[in-house]
Amino acid sequence: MTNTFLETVKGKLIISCQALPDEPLHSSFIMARMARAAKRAGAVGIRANSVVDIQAIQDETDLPMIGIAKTNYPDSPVYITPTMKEMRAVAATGVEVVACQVTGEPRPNGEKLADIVAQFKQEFPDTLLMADTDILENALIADELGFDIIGTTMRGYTPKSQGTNVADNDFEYLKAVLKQVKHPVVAEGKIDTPEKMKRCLELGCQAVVVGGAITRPLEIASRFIAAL
Ligand SMILES: CC(=O)N[C@H](C=O)[C@@H](O)[C@H](O)[C@H](O)COP(=O)(O)O
Repeated sequence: MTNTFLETVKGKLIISCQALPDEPLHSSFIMARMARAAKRAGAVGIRANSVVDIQAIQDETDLPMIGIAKTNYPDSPVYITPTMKEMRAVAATGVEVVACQVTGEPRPNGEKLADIVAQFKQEFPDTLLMADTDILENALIADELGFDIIGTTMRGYTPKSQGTNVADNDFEYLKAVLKQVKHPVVAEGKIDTPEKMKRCLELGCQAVVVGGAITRPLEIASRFIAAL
């Protein structure tokens, strides 16, 4: 089976439909309806968290997906699909891409990223791997390890990238990543306007993932309230 994800999403928008248990819209039903809206608007892919949400969205749309499983462990700050166990569970849903966090911090249970990548590629040769990175050093590590997609997802969310935003100085960071990695780059994280999305594509990203600015009403409403 050939995985056509990269060609399908090229130059286009992927919408992240996620709501954690403490968020107002936490519900697989609602996430599936978010995906329905995303598809109707013209999105070419969906990013989703948890096996149940992924399955509900698969029942609703035929769009290719980036799947993750956010899971907290007491011994590690890495939470996006952090161990082989979550990687397997997400891949088993049949998603086209499994994404996991690549931020340089120790993983739960002492698992090593290089081992996870090798194991995953052996078990799921048709599924693409996406790295959710925060700084250039980790983007380069992911690139070397053979991740198929380098994402900027964790930019601004880790101690080493705190206070930064992927859009700073006309996407200066994104430009550096694009220049230095071999694999396709997907811009993700705090891309909150159509103009920013277009700029990422102009700069050479394979695709853009937008989440909160489209699918998190609490976040959207709060921006309006903050302007009062
Ligand atoms: C840092 C982290 O945990 N990011 C998560 C990764 O899946 C999601 O909560 C984000 O919504 C997603 O990356 C899209 O980004 P934004 O919502 O900023 O457009």
